Amino acid sequence: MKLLSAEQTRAADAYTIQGEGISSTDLMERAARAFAGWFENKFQPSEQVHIFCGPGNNGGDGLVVARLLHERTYGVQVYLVGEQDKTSQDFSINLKRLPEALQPKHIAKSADLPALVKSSCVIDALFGTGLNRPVTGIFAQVINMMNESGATITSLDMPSGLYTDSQTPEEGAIVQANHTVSFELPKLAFLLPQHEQFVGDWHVVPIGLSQQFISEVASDLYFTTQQDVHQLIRPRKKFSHKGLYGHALLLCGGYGKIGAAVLAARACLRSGAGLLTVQVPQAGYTVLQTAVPEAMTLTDKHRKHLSALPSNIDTFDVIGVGPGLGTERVTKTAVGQLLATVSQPLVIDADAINIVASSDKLKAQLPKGKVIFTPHPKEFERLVGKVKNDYDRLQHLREFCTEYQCYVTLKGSHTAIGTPEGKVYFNSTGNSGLATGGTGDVLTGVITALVGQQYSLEEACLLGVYIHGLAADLALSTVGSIAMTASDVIDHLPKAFMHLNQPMP
Ligand SMILES: NC(=O)C1=CN([C@@H]2O[C@H](COP(=O)(O)OP(=O)(O)OC[C@H]3O[C@@H](n4cnc5c(N)ncnc54)[C@H](O)[C@@H]3O)[C@@H](O)[C@H]2O)[C@@H](O)CC1
Ligand SMILES: [K+]
Repeated sequence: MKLLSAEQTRAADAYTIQGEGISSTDLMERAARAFAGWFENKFQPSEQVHIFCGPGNNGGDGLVVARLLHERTYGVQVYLVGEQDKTSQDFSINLKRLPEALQPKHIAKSADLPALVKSSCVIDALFGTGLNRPVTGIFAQVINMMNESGATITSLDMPSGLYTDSQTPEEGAIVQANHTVSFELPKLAFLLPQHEQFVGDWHVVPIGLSQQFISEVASDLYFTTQQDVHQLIRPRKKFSHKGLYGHALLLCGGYGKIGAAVLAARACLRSGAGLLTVQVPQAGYTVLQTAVPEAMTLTDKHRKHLSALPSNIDTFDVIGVGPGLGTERVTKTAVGQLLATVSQPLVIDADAINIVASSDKLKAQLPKGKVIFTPHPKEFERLVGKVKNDYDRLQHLREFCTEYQCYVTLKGSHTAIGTPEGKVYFNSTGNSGLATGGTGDVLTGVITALVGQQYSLEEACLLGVYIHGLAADLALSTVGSIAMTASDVIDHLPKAFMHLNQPMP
């Protein structure tokens, strides 16, 4: 699914209005109806609802929602914030349509601020995608009052004050919503960790924007849905043998971190690898053979660390490297050799990322179009330098991927996948249970297996990250997020693959 900028969303609105021959108030009615439908499922009519409306079409939506909720027997109080001489046309039309019983209150100065309490139910319709400067003055006072009240806030389309697709200046007030209900497509701002406190739980309701416009408009930002990955996954062939699904090599584990190799290996096998060889230091031999009997084990001549590549390295289809590796000098040399000599695709994680990050020479040796990095945000900063904020991080992600012609899965609550063409895909699965040691090793195993099965590197990233998150989501119902371990994620990979293999409803 594509993500649109605020400007593209406006264009989509206009295109839809023109294409369907409807008026902009008709589309506003549709949007408000979709919002009210969500709201009614969430909150009972016994709630008194406080709706704060700004001067533009977001406020106009708020007015329509007020009318609809009133019709459905909710107690509603409307507040019109700011001077009323600059309201949008659709706002004015819907103000006239407000039933007489709903006498709006005006808030133009601090003395007009109402007293909200913790149990209040608030709809924030101050600003949406039309916000074009930081929120100050009376609007900021209203926002601060809402935030401080502890009331349950549902933001309409956007948390007011938050920019849709660029960094919000620090001086602006921003609503801290419990829920944000947005139209048609998620907004980029929702997917960035720095906005969690503003956006709350977000939901998207369809309003019938032109699908033709959305499919034709140019955007290099995507949100990966189940439908997207469902189209990628390939069922196994009836007449298949293990040779068809790739022979993967994992170079993982160091003294005290052989478990990382075990996790990556188990995940790799649970993700369909035809054959798997794992090379570990001598200290890991018995562990690997016992914990993962399905994998072949090679031992390094070093007791504790990776120090050399296997002599038959050309026979493997894909190589995953990094989990638990350590950054000893011998290991750095081996990773350097790997980059300089191999022709297979590489999945580079953890300490192997740190090793690459520490040397411009190694970066320059990265084979083009053949590498997937799977960093967490700190490892990513080691690769690209310190970042200022989440937008800056995205910019670095794009630049790094295009400069080195590589793929990066930047792990986070909506893992962002960068491609050599500068596209970014945000993942839609996963939960806070993944914030525990070893889940990254699992992802390396999953992606390595998929590359071995001849998925393109882009497909392997999209599918791997999605499946990994889905396995964690399925694990929620059995172990919950607090107790979840990396092994639980592996144990739920089969269900996740089965889930994706079923026909879409
Ligand atoms: N365009 C359409 O046809 C549709 C628009 N929709 C709604 O319309 C919203 C966008 O409406 P608008 O483009 O009118 O924009 P907004 O309602 O988000 O805000 C624009 C208004 O606020 C003022 N403004 C912007 N930043 C300000 C600030 N910091 N302090 C004070 N005033 C500020 C602008 O001068 C303008 O008057 C969407 O978020 C959505 O809620 C929906 O009704 C769907 C259809
Ligand atoms: K809003």
